[in-house]
Amino acid sequence: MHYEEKLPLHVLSGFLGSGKTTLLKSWLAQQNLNDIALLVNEFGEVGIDHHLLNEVAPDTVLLPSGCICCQIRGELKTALLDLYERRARGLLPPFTQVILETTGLADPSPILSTLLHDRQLQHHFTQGTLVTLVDAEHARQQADEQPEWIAQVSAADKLLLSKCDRVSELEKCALQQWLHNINPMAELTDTQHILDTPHPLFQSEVEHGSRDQRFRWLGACADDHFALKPTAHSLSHPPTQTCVITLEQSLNWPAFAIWLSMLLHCHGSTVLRMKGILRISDSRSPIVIQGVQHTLHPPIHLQDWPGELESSKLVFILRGLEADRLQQAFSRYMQALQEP
Ligand SMILES: Nc1nc2c(ncn2[C@@H]2O[C@H](COP(=O)(O)OP(=O)(O)OP(=O)(O)O)[C@@H](O)[C@H]2O)c(=O)[nH]1
Repeated sequence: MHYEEKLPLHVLSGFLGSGKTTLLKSWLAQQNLNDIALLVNEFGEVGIDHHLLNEVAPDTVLLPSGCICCQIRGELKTALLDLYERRARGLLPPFTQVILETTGLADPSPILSTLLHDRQLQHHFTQGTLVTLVDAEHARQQADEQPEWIAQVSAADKLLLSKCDRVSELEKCALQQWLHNINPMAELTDTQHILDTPHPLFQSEVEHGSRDQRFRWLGACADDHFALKPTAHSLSHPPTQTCVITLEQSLNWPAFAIWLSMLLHCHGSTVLRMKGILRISDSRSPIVIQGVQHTLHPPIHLQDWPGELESSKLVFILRGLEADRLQQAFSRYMQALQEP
């Protein structure tokens, strides 16, 4: 590729915990990494995903914390121009495409409009594929409760169902039909299929006119399906809080797992997402834990502490539960553990 050619910017979207980082990690492991630059935007103040992705893509750029669709669009522009310049100066491999993993609360439409309407960006980048992951286990609930979900699904060029192993074949088929009704223009497949076949995840050329057609179609009939009408402008996010807990001491994993399971069992509808990297008793290496609403996923053992992190960190993204209340509940639990 000549340096004057525009680079496609692909966007990987999907609600909190839908499996974006998991898919990227497996998919990147199969790719020629010199070809790809990766930008990651996380919602909480502590980025954990980029540590996980660094194993497969060491040049991953972590954007500043904040929602990319409404707070840090300027930072996205700076990061993209910086990537382009470092590539041109030979400081980065001559990648030919950029992938942006958005936060699970981002509305992708304003991100694309940033790209399409900015003169400097227009000069170097072009619109790639917008892929949205849909968590098969939580899709219906998220569609009912989270306005970002419909914005992400309706803007997609490609919809990927994740976590199909957690629903029946019948449910999967019904979900596919339902998603097709919501966004009939999007190609529909599942994450396993992407990993099992040489099928490209992102295409450089989005089918001509497809996005315009889709927005027209959505304008006409989205109201029939949902109370929220997706628009090409930023939606207002319902109040969302992040609770970050940092701990120097090791945790007793079985006891902590019980507390966490109880928390998600009782408050899973308000704890949209939980991620953590923990120092646990009897182990030198940390574990990564992940929760999505009521579901606590199996912990992953890392070989070593990634990057500059050394102490345990837990990040909760909350909607309808005060961060202070959660912090207090955690302190009470820690106190109870220390009492004889
Ligand atoms: N059973 C199952 N679990 C999955 C699948 N995909 C992802 N997960 C799990 O779901 C949890 C969340 O996955 P992530 O890849 O971190 O999700 P994400 O979309 O990057 O999350 P955010 O960055 O918070 O929005 C992790 O514990 C994954 O192991 C899947 O296909 N099946």
